[in-house]
Amino acid sequence: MVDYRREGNVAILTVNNPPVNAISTRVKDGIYECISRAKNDTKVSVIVIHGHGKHFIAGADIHGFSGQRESSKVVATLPEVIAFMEASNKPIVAAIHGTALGGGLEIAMGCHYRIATKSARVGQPEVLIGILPGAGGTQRLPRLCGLGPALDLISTGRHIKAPQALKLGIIDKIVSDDILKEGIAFAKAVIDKPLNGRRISTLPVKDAENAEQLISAANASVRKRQRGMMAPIWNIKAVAESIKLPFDEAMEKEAEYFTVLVTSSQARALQYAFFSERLAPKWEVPGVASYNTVKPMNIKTAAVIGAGTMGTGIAMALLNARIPVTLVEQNKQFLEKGVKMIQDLYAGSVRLGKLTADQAKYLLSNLKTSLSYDDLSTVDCVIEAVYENMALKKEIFAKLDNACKPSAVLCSNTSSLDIDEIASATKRPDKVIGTHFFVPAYYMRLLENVRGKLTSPETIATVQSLGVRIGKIPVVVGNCDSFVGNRMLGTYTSEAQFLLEEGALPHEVDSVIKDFGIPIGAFEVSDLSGLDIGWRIRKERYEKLEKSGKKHDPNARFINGERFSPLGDTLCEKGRFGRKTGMGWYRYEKPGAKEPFIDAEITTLLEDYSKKHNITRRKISPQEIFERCFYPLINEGFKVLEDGIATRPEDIDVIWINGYGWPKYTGGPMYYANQIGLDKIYDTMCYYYEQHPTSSHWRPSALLRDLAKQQLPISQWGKQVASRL
Ligand SMILES: CC/C=C\C=C\CC(=O)SCCNC(=O)CCNC(=O)[C@H](O)C(C)(C)COP(=O)(O)OP(=O)(O)OC[C@H]1O[C@@H](n2cnc3c(N)ncnc32)[C@H](O)[C@@H]1OP(=O)(O)O
Repeated sequence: MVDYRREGNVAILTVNNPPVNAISTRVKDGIYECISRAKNDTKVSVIVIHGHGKHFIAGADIHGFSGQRESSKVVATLPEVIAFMEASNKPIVAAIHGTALGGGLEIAMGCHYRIATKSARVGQPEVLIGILPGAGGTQRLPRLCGLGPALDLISTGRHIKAPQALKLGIIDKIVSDDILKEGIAFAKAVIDKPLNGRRISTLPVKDAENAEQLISAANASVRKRQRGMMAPIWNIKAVAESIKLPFDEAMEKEAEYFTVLVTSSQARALQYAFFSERLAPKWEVPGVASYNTVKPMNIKTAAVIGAGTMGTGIAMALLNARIPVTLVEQNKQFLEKGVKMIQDLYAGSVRLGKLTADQAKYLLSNLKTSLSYDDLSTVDCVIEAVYENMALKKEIFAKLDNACKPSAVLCSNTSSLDIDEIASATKRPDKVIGTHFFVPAYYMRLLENVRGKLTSPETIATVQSLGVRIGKIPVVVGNCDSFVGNRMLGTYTSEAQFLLEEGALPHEVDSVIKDFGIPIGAFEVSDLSGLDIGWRIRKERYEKLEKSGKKHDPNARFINGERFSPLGDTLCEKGRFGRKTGMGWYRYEKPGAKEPFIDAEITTLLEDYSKKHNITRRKISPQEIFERCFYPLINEGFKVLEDGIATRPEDIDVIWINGYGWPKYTGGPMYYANQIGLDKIYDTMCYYYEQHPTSSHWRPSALLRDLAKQQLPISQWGKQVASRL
């Protein structure tokens, strides 16, 4: 795990624990033993520590925090090992490449010098997995780079690149990519230099005079940006101890706060989410194929059909990954508008310093435009992103099938439509797949890849690997109405409206949702995306019903025996489309304004509506609002597993965290359900099903019922799921 060798008077310690040199107990022990050996070896004058493979050290082994720790051969803890390194009278140089994160940066700060390659990144990302730097990071970093930058890095968990780390004083020098050679050369040059001033624990904290202001600004930022998360608050509290207490006493506080966090349910949930996000690309269709049995096609060029918000966002996601894109529209004006949108967004990134002008120019140079499918004969992959209309999508896929080479993969960015029906318009249904992006597509990390009945494993592998390449978290799901995310969302939006019929007001429902940690309420989001979108889809459905001889009554509260709320339609008929018209479920100062206000007109409308339908309005408790919004959503997740639409609960959680703003610190709806207790969820579902028998989303899932009896950890649900498929 840690190799020791000597070159002249330089001892070289190589940490070798693939894939990221995480600090397992054996790595920690290995470092301690090798440092002891070097200290005792009279031929050694200086020590270099570096990492084998792609990283220096990416932090403690996260598996170890949930109790799967190996026993230790040496008594010293990681903070003690680092103190032992710092106390060494022989200089130690950390030679950093790849990343030095978490415990990795803490080890580097226990060294007397740090050098790094230009592309190396450093950071204290512990907060993102619900803990804090527990090996002196909260105390050494403010001494090294100042209180302000330390508070920022530790409370946000962000990584910074070597040039910025150099400016902040976290590293001493940027060197060439031959990191070991550079490390040895640097070490030889510092052999005789005194170590006074190089032991970070002995230094004063920089910017201590501004402590009060810096700490309250950090707390304010956390309250705004990381609402509901306990780790950022405790991280700031730990850093603040560096101002109040001597190093050793502050280290005791760090250890105390570390214990609070590492044993918290938020930390466990965040660590579950960390591994679930890394599991998602490793797709598996049970009994068919999986990521390690099929090779993806190499996508060298792509095309996007449709230059609206979605199409341009997808084009940018591809361009950002250096994939040349042809953007196709049927109308020159629309095409020009789309290109302008892309140019403006890149210009914005240049203004914000996220891209240089040259980088933006290069990315744009890979964008071609066309008004004809004839220009698509050589592309490897096409992503169609026109509006949701089956007839239109089928027409486009038939044309693409004729225009594209036989090996090209044809993707539809649909959020709900039947992939098999779209594929039926082509002679290559094996190469057709849904790629459901989320708005804005260049930013949102989720990609729901929807496999049809005939989609080939190679096509699945190809879009999964493309997803990773363009920086997304790709999740494979099956084909059904609205797939996984939107199917579960449907139960939540329906129930939110039923609550309005029975006595709640939009802001009361939204505040329960936001208090749980979802950043935006159900009615706020509906106003943001526009009520008219759902209305258009519903009107198509009413027309279809009418064609089949069933007259649609605009006041009907049931469709085919299923409870339905016509409230959304009523608002649209009044021109209340949401933010864009200055009124929806809320009122806005003017069309396009962002801040919602409670609208007395809506309160009256709801009261009149309830009276008209003989519903006695009542005060609905936050607890009932919570259960009615979230329990059917969770139950639908179990039905999704039962139907084989998702193959793993982790995938559902990844979808909700990354596509719908579900608070990551609760692990996602499936993990959260397990925390509440599946038996409790099941009993509550049964209770409400009795009260609301005309809402089938209250019918408890059979999988939920069976798992509720067994109380298994989520990692062991797989067998139950598989036995139903
Ligand atoms: C008393 C207590 C003392 C000290 C406490 C210290 C606290 C810590 O140090 S906590 C850990 C802090 N570090 C991190 O949070 C880093 C997490 N990792 C990453 O950010 C990334 O993995 C990366 C290092 C930037 C590399 O990214 P990428 O190249 O995209 O690869 P991934 O797919 O993310 O990861 C590859 C592979 O490695 C596994 N892995 C990564 N980091 C860890 C880790 N710290 N512990 C265990 N495993 C880790 C990851 O799960 C992947 O595994 P697969 O099996 O291949 O999916």
